[in-house]
Amino acid sequence: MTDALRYMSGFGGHFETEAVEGALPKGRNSPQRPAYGLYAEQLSGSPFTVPRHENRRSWLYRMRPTADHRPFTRYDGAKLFAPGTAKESLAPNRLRWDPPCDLPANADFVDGMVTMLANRRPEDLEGVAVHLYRASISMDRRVFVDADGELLILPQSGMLMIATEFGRLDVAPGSVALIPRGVKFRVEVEGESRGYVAENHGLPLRLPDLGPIGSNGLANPRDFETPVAWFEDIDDSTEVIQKSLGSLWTTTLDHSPLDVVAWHGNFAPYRYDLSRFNTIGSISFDHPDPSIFTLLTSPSDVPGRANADFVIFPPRWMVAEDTFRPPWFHRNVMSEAMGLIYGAYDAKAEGFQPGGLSLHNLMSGHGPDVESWRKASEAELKPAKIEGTMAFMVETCWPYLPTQFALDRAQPDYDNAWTGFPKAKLP
Ligand SMILES: O=C(O)Cc1cc(O)ccc1O
Ligand SMILES: [Fe+2]
Repeated sequence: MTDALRYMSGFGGHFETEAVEGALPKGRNSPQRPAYGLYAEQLSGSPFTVPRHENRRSWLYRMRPTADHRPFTRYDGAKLFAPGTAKESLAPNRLRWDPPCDLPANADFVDGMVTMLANRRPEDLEGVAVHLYRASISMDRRVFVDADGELLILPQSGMLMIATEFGRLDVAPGSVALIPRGVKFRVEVEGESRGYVAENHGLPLRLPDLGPIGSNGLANPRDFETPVAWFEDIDDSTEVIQKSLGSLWTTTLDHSPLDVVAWHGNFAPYRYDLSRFNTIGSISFDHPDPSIFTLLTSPSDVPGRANADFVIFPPRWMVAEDTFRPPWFHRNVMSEAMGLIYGAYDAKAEGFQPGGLSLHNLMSGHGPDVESWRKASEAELKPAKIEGTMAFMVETCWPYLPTQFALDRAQPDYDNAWTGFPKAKLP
């Protein structure tokens, strides 16, 4: 697809990179005349005045300023992308989906996006949406930009090459990519590709605090990879599709906006290989809260209550003694959307497939299905390795609402996962 792409290592670092020698100004951001007639442009990912550790911005040196564009008009395609959630009141049922067999065919990444779950409104600057995509063709002479939030892209099948204003990332199933709010990008595929996208309207995802875990563990900063500067010099019409305030808009430029020759700053795309996650769990007894598996978190205004936690369930050893080892039965004030990239999830013996989705909204009783419960209750508790699996959860304090597309396709019999438990026998 492309030559080996180059990356810089670290999470939230202050990077600098130039694709043409001398393009990046030294010692200042906005010289009177940037080199080669480039335009200096600041992209702010946080308000100017937030504390330093929350401050995110990058300076881009580009061939034309972003400001040079004609008015946007409504985009007619991608009818299933951000259509609004279902109108009817949502019953407090657990919901689960097989991978939908009717995701858009012959579509690119934008037209192949299908929103399943959402909460809040993008203009609240809080909340998260969960989309599925099916991309069969590469985006051709068009780019996408999301003003409503950052996009965490999780390929489930098919490799993606994502060309962004900051550089190019290749992302295979088992890795994830993060495109910050407001960054333009194009997705290229090599045949049919499917996956998930979590769109975060709130504070940018960051690494969780580690508390008593200490200074290493879970996702380590050095394993995040940000692309080096790359640009294309194309004087040909390029469509820009922008998601803004929950709707899709289009305008056409007479050039490619992926024309950033150099940049510096700490607001940039990155990718992360999920196999690098240093999974930590119980080495004594009991199954810890799943927060131990948090890879990235977007805080809300309430300390400890996430706007969105991105949590993964990777291969791991289970050694806890006198313990029911799979996820326990529970009811949660947070709302849990789960997907599966490959393998099987230890709480669900069947019905939760790679590419599928489940929703356990606030206070809904869930946990192991009957078969998983029986197996785990009867298992001999020798050390056992859960292998060949990668499930994930987007857990949020804002209850999710499904779209009509999602409601119409929910498994009709999901409740059966929990029927047939034998009643406890009292002495
Ligand atoms: O519901 C789920 O499967 C997710 C989950 C996993 C776990 O290990 C503990 C709690 C929890 O909600
Ligand atoms: Fe749960």
